[in-house]
This record gives sequence, C-alpha cells and structure tokens, in this order.
Amino acid sequence: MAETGSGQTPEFGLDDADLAIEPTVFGPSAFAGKTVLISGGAGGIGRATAWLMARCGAAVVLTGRDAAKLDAAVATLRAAGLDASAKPCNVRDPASIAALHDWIWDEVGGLDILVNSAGGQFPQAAIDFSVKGWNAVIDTNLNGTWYMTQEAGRRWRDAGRPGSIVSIVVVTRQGLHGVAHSIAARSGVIGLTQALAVEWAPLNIRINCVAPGSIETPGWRVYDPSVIGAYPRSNPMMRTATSWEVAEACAYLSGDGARYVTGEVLNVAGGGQLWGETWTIPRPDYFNGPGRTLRQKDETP
Ligand SMILES: CCCCCCCCCCC/C=C/C(=O)SCCNC(=O)CCNC(=O)[C@H](O)C(C)(C)COP(=O)(O)OP(=O)(O)OC[C@H]1O[C@@H](n2cnc3c(N)ncnc32)[C@H](O)[C@@H]1OP(=O)(O)O
Ligand SMILES: NC(=O)C1=CN([C@@H]2O[C@H](COP(=O)(O)OP(=O)(O)OC[C@H]3O[C@@H](n4cnc5c(N)ncnc54)[C@H](OP(=O)(O)O)[C@@H]3O)[C@@H](O)[C@H]2O)C=CC1
Repeated sequence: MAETGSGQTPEFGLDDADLAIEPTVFGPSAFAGKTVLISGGAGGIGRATAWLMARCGAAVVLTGRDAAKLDAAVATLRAAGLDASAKPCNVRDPASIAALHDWIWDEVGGLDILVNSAGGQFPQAAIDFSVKGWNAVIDTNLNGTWYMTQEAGRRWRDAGRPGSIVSIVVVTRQGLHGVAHSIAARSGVIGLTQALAVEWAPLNIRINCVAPGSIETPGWRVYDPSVIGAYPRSNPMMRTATSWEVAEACAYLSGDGARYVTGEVLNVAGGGQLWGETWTIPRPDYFNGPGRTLRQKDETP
C-alpha cells in the first residue's frame, strides 16, 4: 500500500501512483472529446474510473461531499497532465445536484457520460437497523442515484444530446448478507435502470449497472477485519479485485463499444454471483452447524 499523491495513505486499494500506470485495454483516445461526471469520484471505484477515462482522453468532473478529498484527487490527476475538475455535491440533495449540473453545462461545456459511484452502507443485522440508518442508506444509494440520473437525463433531453449512464450497485440476487438496506436500495436502482432503458431509448440515452464483488477500496474501512479476511473466498476465482477492474467495466458500458447495450447489469465479481454466501457481519452461529437430514428435521440445527 503506497502513499497517495494527496498525502493520504488509503487503508485498502490502489493509490493514485498505481492508477496512473495500470495497463488498460482502452486506447489513449477512447474517450477523447467526452466529458464524464463521476459521483464518488474521490473514492475507490470512482477515482479509478476517473483515472482510466482521463488517461483515455476524457475531461473528468469529480463530485462527492468532501471538498478537500476532491481537490486532492484533482491535483494528482492534473499533475499527470490530465483534464480534471471537481465540484462538491451531496447526492441526497437535489438542489446541490442542480447547481453541479448548472456549473457543468455553463462552465465545462456539457456532459456525455454519468457514472454513479457515490454510495455505501454499514454492516448490521437488519433486525437492528434504526430508522435513521435505514434512511441514510436508502437516501444515498437509491434516491441519490435517481436524483443524479434524472438531472442528467433532463439536461440531455433539453440539449438534444445523447447520453450514457452507469450506476454502481452490488450483487443483489445471491449471497451478500448483513447489508439488507443496501440490497433493497440497489435492487431499486436495478429496476429503475431497466425501466429507464426503455423510457429513455427515444432520448438516445443508454443506462446500465455494474455490480462489483470484493473490490479493495477505502470503503472497506467499515467492515470488521475478520469478515474482510473471508472476501478472497467470496468467488470461485478465490481473490479480491482492484478498483481498476471495475473501472474497465464502467468504461466499456459507458463507451461506444456498448452502443447496443442498455438496461443491463454487468457483474464484475469473479463469478461470486454464482457462488456461496458472503457476510458483512460475522456469520450467525445458526449457519455454522451441520444442517439437518429429513429424519432430524425437528431437532435444533
Ligand atoms: C455474491 C457476490 C458478492 C460478493 C461480495 C463480497 C464482498 C463484499 C464486500 C462488502 C460489500 C460492499 C462493500 C462496499 O460497498 S465498500 C464501499 C462503499 N463505502 C462505504 O460503504 C463507506 C461507508 N458507508 C457510508 O459512508 C454510507 O454512505 C452511509 C450511508 C452509512 C453514510 O451515511 P452518513 O454519512 O449519513 O452516515 P452517518 O455516519 O451520519 O450515519 C447515519 C446513520 O446511519 C446509522 N449508521 C451509520 N453507521 C453505522 C454503523 N456502523 N452501525 C450501525 N448504524 C450505523 C446510524 O443510525 C447513523 O445515525 P447516528 O450516527 O445518529 O446513529
Ligand atoms: N468496494 C467494494 O467491495 C464494493 C463497492 N460497491 C459499491 O461501489 C460504489 C463505490 O464504492 P467504493 O469506491 O468502494 O467506496 P468508497 O467509500 O471508496 O467511495 C464512495 C464514495 O461515495 C461518496 N459519497 C458517499 N455518500 C455521498 C453523498 N451523499 N453524496 C456524494 N457523494 C457521496 C464518498 O465521498 P464523500 O465522503 O466525499 O462524500 C466516497 O468517496 C458504492 O456504491 C459501493 O457501495 C459495491 C460492491 C462492492
């Protein structure tokens, strides 16, 4: 784990020095002339996506709540000769999203691609969720993604320009436990994506999701080391992955290579979506027993 250009040492994941040189399948002008807005752009996956697309010629605009974190990320991108800027915004606040888009359309010259990577949750047994905790996760991941998506869609419609959106979700169908609030929110984002893929096709707007598996990023700080230790075994490839591996999926789906793809969820999870279960809290004892045969069905597990 190395120092970031911002002087911060991330606990997990690639730093800016890594992101500046990671090899990519995309050519240096794959995103030339494109402006890409990335929420969560100073976080793990968002930052990797910013580096990848900027290295491929895009003007990247980062957003998130923490202005200092954004400024540091932009400084290292610019120091590498890349086109980057930032403006803080809370995705839970539609007014701050409108202000961000005003700035992008007035000062940056418009938008081509939106990557919704702002998000997260905390690990907790669902039965213990507080109302505030539930609302924080739903508001960030479902409402926040919707507010950002709707604002981008309206601007593209009004400008008569095409657009492309990629929203980062989680693998909802199988195997991720201890984050039921997030599964609920992300299932909403996936349903929204499928609905909008149809409604917005006439507007020439494509919309897709990427569902990452175990990706080492600073966001992992909220998980207990004992559960993080099991993440390499959360998929048949038996490893965790880098934010770069998710960034390449975002670049594919948002770019011209996916021009006939809309309404999809691309799992970038090493096959984890077909595998066993993963816990973000310690696995309850109930699931650690041998299980019961039919003859034993009335016994305590
Ligand atoms: C099947 C294949 C899949 C395999 C996958 C395998 C491995 C998966 C790895 C884990 C899965 C996902 C990982 C990630 O997504 S990591 C990257 C994302 N980053 C984060 O999650 C960072 C932390 N989360 C956040 O910052 C969230 O955005 C959050 C919504 C929690 C932040 O909101 P806010 O800033 O408003 O948070 P507050 O601190 O103000 O809290 C608001 C209330 O929320 C409750 N809360 C918060 N934290 C906890 C906690 N740790 N425990 C219990 N409750 C919590 C609480 O009510 C807060 O209010 P109070 O502070 O007043 O009590
Ligand atoms: N890492 C993993 O293993 C996995 C991650 N994911 C998902 O991928 C996405 C990116 O995660 P990752 O990069 O790992 O996590 P990080 O925590 O590193 O990045 C998330 C970013 O979201 C921003 N953010 C959070 N809340 C808000 C808000 N209300 N408004 C604006 N920005 C906000 C944060 O910036 P700031 O604090 O400045 O607001 C932060 O930089 C998340 O949705 C995450 O849940 C899904 C599956 C697995």
